[in-house]
Amino acid sequence: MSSSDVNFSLLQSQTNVPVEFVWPEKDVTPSEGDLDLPIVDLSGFLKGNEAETQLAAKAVREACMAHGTFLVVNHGFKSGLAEKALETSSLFFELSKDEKLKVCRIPGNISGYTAGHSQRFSSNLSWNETLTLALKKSPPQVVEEFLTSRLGNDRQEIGQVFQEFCDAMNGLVLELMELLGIGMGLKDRTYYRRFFEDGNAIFRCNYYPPCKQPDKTLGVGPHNDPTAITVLLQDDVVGLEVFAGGRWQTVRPRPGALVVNVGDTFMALSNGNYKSCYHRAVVNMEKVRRSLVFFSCPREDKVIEPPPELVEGEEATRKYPDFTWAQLHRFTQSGYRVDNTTLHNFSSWLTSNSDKKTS
Ligand SMILES: C=C1C[C@]23C[C@H]1CC[C@H]2[C@]1(C)CCC[C@@](C)(C(=O)O)[C@H]1[C@@H]3C(=O)O
Ligand SMILES: O=C(O)CCC(=O)C(=O)O
Ligand SMILES: [Fe+2]
Repeated sequence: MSSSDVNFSLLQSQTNVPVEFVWPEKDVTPSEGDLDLPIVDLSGFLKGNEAETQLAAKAVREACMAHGTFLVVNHGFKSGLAEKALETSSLFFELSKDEKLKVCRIPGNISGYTAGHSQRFSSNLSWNETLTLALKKSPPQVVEEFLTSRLGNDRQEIGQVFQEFCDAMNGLVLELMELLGIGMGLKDRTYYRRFFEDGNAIFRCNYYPPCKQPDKTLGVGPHNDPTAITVLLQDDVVGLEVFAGGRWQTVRPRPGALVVNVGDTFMALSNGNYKSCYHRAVVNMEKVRRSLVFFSCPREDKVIEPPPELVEGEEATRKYPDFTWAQLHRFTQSGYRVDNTTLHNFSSWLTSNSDKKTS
């Protein structure tokens, strides 16, 4: 099935969803309450107040060592930008199918529009439409250029708003990298910030239509993001869930807050000290849900290895082999579907193929 075959305008009114969208029982066990997350106020840290920086870093450390998720507020985004970006995502996904297909993801590429991931998978399809954009350091306006070149100048506001949103996210990621380094107690608190100064990113808009059988389907299946850290803006509809304390728990939407997740690549960079967040997105019968997700990635050829101080002392050992983001990303895009054992399976695959050129 291609993205043009999946039409959620029809699917969302079907009492019995197609079997391709039905997930195994184990993946759809209901959430058991709300996850109590630290709400990290970044204002003091961003102003250079050391006492508030240490408070923020301590809260980040505790959350990342437990389940890899925390909320940030007073993150410095221009007033109204987050709301405008969510509205713009609705503007895009409510375009006609023909217009959205002008941006359709070409197999083998990252950027583009998809529906249900039907062009990649034949079962456990996602109950969502997505718009994904690969951000490289150049050209600097890559988001706006990609969208406007395909949608036309009369839709240029879509590219402009998402470009501004991604630029703000890029800046926030570097601040968060410094805070993560402080939380880790690194001698050089800028280690991670400097590691990602020349990094890239993937921006994804998720649009989750209502579903008549939300107990059988999933907006996004259970997974750890393979990337470094993820900053996620969700709208006011409940849907994001994190597996913590041995059960699925709801990350309740909070106005003004962004969700920050540790991903596999950062777990490796922390030598396993910070946990990659195991999460999923559920859907509901009544409302569309939207999320805008910014995945930070290192420059593709940089070797992912933790700071030496995290691998010292007789107990300390490397938890994961050296690898590059290019290798891990290719692994997730060529047959292996991201889940919560991606890094483990990738490490085994890399080690057993170490004699072959895998870069
Ligand atoms: C490198 C990536 C692969 C995915 C997009 C980015 C970071 C998150 C990954 C993903 C969202 C995790 C869940 C499964 C997935 C297939 C999806 O539902 O989109 C993943 C993305 C992908 O493989 O395109
Ligand atoms: O929509 C959400 O809340 C989660 C989406 C997600 O995990 C992803 O896109 O990787
Ligand atoms: Fe995710």
